[in-house]
Amino acid sequence: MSDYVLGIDLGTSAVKVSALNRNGQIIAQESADYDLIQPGPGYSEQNPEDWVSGTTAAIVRLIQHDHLTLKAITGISFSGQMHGLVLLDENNRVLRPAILWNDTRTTAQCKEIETLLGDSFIAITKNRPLEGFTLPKLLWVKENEPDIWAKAKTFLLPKDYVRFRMTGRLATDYSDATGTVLLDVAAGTWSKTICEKLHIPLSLCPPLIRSIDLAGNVTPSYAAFSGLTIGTKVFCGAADNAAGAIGTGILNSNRVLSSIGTSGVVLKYETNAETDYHGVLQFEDHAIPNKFYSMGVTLAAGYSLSWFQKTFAASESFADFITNAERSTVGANGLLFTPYIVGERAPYADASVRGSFIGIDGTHQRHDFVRAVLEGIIFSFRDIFAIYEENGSNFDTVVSTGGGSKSPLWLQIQADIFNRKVVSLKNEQGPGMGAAMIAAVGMGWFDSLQECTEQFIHFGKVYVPDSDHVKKYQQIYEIYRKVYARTKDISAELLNYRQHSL
Ligand SMILES: Nc1ncnc2c1ncn2[C@@H]1O[C@H](COP(=O)(O)OP(=O)(O)O)[C@@H](O)[C@H]1O
Ligand SMILES: O=C(CO)[C@@H](O)[C@H](O)COP(=O)(O)O
Repeated sequence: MSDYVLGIDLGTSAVKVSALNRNGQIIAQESADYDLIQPGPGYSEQNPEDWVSGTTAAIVRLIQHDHLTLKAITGISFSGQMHGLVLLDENNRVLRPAILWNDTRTTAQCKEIETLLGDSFIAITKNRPLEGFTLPKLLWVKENEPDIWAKAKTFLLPKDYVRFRMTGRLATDYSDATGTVLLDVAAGTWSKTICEKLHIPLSLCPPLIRSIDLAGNVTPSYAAFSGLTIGTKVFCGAADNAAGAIGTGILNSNRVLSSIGTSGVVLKYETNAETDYHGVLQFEDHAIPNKFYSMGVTLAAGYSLSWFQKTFAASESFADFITNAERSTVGANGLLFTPYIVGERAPYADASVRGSFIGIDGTHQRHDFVRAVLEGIIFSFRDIFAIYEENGSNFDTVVSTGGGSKSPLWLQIQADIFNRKVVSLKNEQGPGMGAAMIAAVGMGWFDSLQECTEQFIHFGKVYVPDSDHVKKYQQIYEIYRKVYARTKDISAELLNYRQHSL
């Protein structure tokens, strides 16, 4: 009997569970969707119970539909959407819906942190306090929901809650811990200085373990709930972007990762802990001990496209809807889109900016709008490339992952806008693959994640830049770059109107 590991990718739109054998072949995959709760502009929450039931439903389907043998599922690990705040009481019960990475309600708390800690904050955490991160969310609950705050005993990140429900053990790993901006990165411990200055009990922070460490076995109660056996080992796992970097083989500096999930990410492997992007890019602990990565995040990448499809083409399949864009031209017949529809994180840390279509003409058709959305998202990634270039980095290959990499048209647009070759994976599930690789190394199938890469990662088609398209996109990108500065005040005024006058 061959044995399998499960890689659980707890995304924002869905949880995807992949079963892999020792050769790195994907034997079966199942997923379950869940909703975002958006009670107002800037708010984004999810119910942690939905993550647990979605994950369990996908596992049950692997057992019942895909006929995986129970005893053959030997190890499990996770890739989890980052930064989300899950607050637990003294009985480890969830106190309120999780506040997610794309929730931007915490501008006042970020200012407070900057005022109290100044430059020392970046020195400790390697990041600026931005709305999406966990620490400002803790402060928001403390200031706005004192009754809930009084009951809070522990916080967890999203994947940690699902793992807690499987194993009964509270913990997080270093890659998710840096994303809280409460970790003293150099010391590898929760920062006493930050906790003391902000009056956050250090005891709220969960125990830290490494991504490949064993968190525990499946408990008898979760075994009864899911059908798994108590022999299955559960390993800690990593932040989705760390897991995505592992699952796409970003283990040196001449490749970058381009991920189009709900968010968009351009990510680079960093070997030097002293690298400093002054908080414009995020700097995070990797799932590989003592290694790091930097990244720039577009808050609404795949989300911009999904929003457009749901709003204007709900009856069409996603694949048909995207194929429509082929009827437009490079540059969408002169129509530009900026994807700031929930605010932005990089390169513009601005919770009040909103998206725009610029240059709408009476001749434009729906396919031009779809193409403009696809292109605008990639222009926002191009902004991150510009920061890396300004810092002296160069790369010849971009590895593309996430739901957006299912579209050949979008992969070609990436190659043409980045002016670099773009490589797809045989399976678009980079973070899920990374999670499975963590479980495989945890199980001792390989000595290191690097060694596992050789066996598990299989690249697919390579998309090469078309020189004519590259020239056109360079021209349009120069126009795109001007849109933020010229629209930010107008969109902030409109947001203010929505928040206070409607
Ligand atoms: N067939 C497709 N072609 C291109 N993009 C797609 C397709 N299906 C879904 N997407 C995009 O993928 C995004 C979801 O990607 P995924 O990596 O699953 O996200 P998450 O990890 O945040 O749940 C959607 O927002 C959508 O824009
Ligand atoms: O906020 C970030 C990274 O800092 C996001 O990348 C989240 O980690 C969510 O990822 P997806 O659901 O889009 O994969």
